[in-house]
Amino acid sequence: MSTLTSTQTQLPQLHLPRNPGLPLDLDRVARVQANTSAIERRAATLPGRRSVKKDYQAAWLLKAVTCIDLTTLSGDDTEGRVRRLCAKARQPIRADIQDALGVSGIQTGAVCVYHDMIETAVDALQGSGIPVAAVSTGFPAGLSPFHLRVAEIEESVKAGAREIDIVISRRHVLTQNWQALYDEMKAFREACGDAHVKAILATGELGSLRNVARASLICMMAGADFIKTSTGKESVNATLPVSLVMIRAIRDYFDATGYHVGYKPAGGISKAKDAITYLALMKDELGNRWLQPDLFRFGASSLLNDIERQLEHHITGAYSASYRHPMG
Ligand SMILES: O=C[C@H](O)COP(=O)(O)O
Repeated sequence: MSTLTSTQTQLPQLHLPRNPGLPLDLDRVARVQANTSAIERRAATLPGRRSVKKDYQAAWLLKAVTCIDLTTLSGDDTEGRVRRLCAKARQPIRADIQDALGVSGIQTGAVCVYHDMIETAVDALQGSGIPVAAVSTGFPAGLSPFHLRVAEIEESVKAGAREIDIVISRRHVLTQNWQALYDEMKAFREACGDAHVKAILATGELGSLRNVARASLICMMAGADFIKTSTGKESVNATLPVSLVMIRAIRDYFDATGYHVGYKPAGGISKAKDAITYLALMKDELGNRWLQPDLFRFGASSLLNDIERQLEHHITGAYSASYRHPMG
């Protein structure tokens, strides 16, 4: 087990230069296509492709934990709930389970909250090194006045968020107004300063996989550090076909520029086996470097619960009731 965990969960995380973006190239955008039926056929084969068992499965699940943006985005969030979530982010897997697996110091990738909860989360995570991510720009619809969306980013950075999850204007994609999408994303990136920016495409509202591919490229050209599928509030959130399209857009961008852009599937990912499918997809399409939390995150509010149950089952042979794992 210790060999597995050292290779699977603790690969060296070398500092990568940020994606600076590129000038908008509309010809290149127009050349981007997506073969929907081929993508859907390939995505349908993904869940069964890798069957990892026993120690290997536990190692993949620990890796998944380190890549979770542990999230609470509810209208009834309280400081108490955010503090409990942060305690869970510091120690996502019970100490006795970590001991039995021969690992220590496992933490989640980040904690993701609304603006008003940033200061509480920063305080609760002090000393842990875990960054606070804030959803921004009028999340989830992104339809508030532009200057307020930019100001919201600036306020969140001032409050201590080190990562900003912005939402794009879906209408710019639906009307093929690529210049407007590029300008908006570039302004958001500038407002973030040193904080990393994740561009939420809200793929369930973009109409086609071709639009997803084109919006992914535009956001990367405008300097996105990550591209993210969904807010978790659309009726369709992260899916495997959409992930395939976005991951391949990241690969094409890397091949063309040498810059690494991260990927964050979000919304509705709540099962340990789905987490393994996503990790395997990243490994197959982008390689091991994209299995590190600086390039891959799950946006998830309840995935950790199932992973902890599966790890407990791995150790004890029995499943605990999910109410024993109330946060995450
Ligand atoms: O970005 C994170 C999502 O809002 C979380 O969605 P979820 O509650 O379906 O896991």
